[in-house]
Amino acid sequence: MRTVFSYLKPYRLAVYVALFLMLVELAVELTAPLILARIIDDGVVAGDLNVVIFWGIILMASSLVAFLAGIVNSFYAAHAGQSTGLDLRGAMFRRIQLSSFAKLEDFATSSLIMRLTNDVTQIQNTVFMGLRIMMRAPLLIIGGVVLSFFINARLALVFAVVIPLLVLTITILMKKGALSFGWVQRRLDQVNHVTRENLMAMKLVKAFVRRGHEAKRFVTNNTQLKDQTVKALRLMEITQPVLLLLMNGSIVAVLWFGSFQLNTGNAQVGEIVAIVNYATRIMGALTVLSMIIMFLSRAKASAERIEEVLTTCDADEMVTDANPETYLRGNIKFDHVSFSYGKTEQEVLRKVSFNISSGQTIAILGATGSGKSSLLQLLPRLYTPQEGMIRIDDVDIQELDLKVLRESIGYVSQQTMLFSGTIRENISWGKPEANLNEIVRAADAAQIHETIQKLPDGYETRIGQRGVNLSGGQKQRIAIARALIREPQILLLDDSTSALDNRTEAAFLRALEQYPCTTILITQKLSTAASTDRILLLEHGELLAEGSHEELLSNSTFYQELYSSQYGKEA
Ligand SMILES: Nc1ncnc2c1ncn2[C@@H]1O[C@H](COP(=O)(O)OP(=O)(O)OP(=O)(O)O)[C@@H](O)[C@H]1O
Repeated sequence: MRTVFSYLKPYRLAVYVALFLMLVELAVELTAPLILARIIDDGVVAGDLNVVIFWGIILMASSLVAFLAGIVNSFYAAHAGQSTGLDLRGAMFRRIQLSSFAKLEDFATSSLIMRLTNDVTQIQNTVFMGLRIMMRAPLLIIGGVVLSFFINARLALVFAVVIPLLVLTITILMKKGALSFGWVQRRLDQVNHVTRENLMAMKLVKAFVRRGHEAKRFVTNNTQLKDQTVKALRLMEITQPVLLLLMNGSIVAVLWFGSFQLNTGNAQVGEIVAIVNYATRIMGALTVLSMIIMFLSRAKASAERIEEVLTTCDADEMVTDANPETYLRGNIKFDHVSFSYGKTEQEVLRKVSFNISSGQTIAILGATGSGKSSLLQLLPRLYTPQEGMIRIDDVDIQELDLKVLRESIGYVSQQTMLFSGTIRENISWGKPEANLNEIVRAADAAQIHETIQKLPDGYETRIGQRGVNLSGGQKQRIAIARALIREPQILLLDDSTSALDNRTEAAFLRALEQYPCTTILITQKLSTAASTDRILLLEHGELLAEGSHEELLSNSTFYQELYSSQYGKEA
């Protein structure tokens, strides 16, 4: 909880003001029974109307002050709560953005979304409640007990028995509650996860007629969420009756002992009324406290989940102050590079070594799962190899400024990802300051300019969520244009031409010649690979062979088999 609540620090002033106003409210609440005792004993019983009027006015005035303090307290409490939430969400978002993939993969996307939204809301509410009523309840209980002793110590002894019992009950419930609500949040993650998957795979679910199966999966998770929430709430629901029972018992005890004390002259009517009044207020505070326990239990579970993100995600991608004009030339050298996704995972790349000179175009060929995408992702340092070294322009990429490294790279991932917005915005996402000419040039090279022009709104056509209103090939080409507009020194194409027909692909590869960059393209098509300077053959994470199309055709049986599988034996 400590890390999360340290985010309250910048709002210290609002916190102090809110706490001060809360204390004002508390003071009025605590002194009211004292005033009441005075009105009864010195005014009503003694028959002095002046005392009744004087203390009556004081009671009214202090109530008004408490009322105003309450309103202003709400403003400050809301400000502190909402601002802490804003900062927490911001901090988590930045952490997630800066974190390495290796760490980020510890969390499901849906869980991260829940932590950024739902969990932060729990903290926001807790801060608000804390400043508004949470602190008031225990202080009211303590103050009520102390003042009761001050009024009549013998009668107040009843509280000395009841209060420790209450504290014990509350502590036990709070511990169990935090555990239970932690599970509620996890179940909520699960429901979110299934919903997200279903929404994303809606077409697939319909086409495979798997609606029933998916509905069942959803219902199972949804029911688990309900059951867990009911279980957690049930724990909380028994709190209130237990607390009420204890407090009502203590009121009866005060009245019972009070009647004896009254007869022996050791207590006055006003004192008994005041202590019963305190008992009632303490009971009210306890009801609030039971609600607070629920909030705190939830907040504790949420704070732990938020802290997990803030501490697990390593902010390894620090923005440095290297000269933004520093660009790389694009000579790439892999030197005995081995890589696996985790300590326990199998090696995906094994002692891979090769050189690429600046300006060359290289194709990587290999069966699915042979490690092609993994190899590509090592270059922009999306992952770090465990062994060996990758050099660009003879510098270990681990020592290169990350911003410089990534700004020199144009990366087109295997799964095309477009953002909601217009086509123009999507292309210029690669270079925000690009003008329309640059956008058109990139789109033209990516063989998508003509298609865009035929659209009614041209470059201003809005792309639906994840590009739903575009074909697979169109999306791929926009993604390519987005990478080309950066005029990168290194262009990485991860099977990015798979949805293009041969003619368009050939035109694209020709257009690429205008860009003097080192290009590494992953492809399944031999025709594409054959048009590059050199081909790397990857199998089970090892570099099997490398050379030009002709060289491999005469030297590599693996390549010959690939060739005959694509062009027929007789070829
Ligand atoms: N994020 C990941 N975490 C753990 N293992 C992974 C991850 N991504 C890929 N792998 C594993 O690494 C191996 C190589 O995957 P990679 O995506 O690099 O292959 P690929 O040659 O690009 O395959 P494809 O042609 O099908 O895209 C596979 O066995 C895969 O299961």
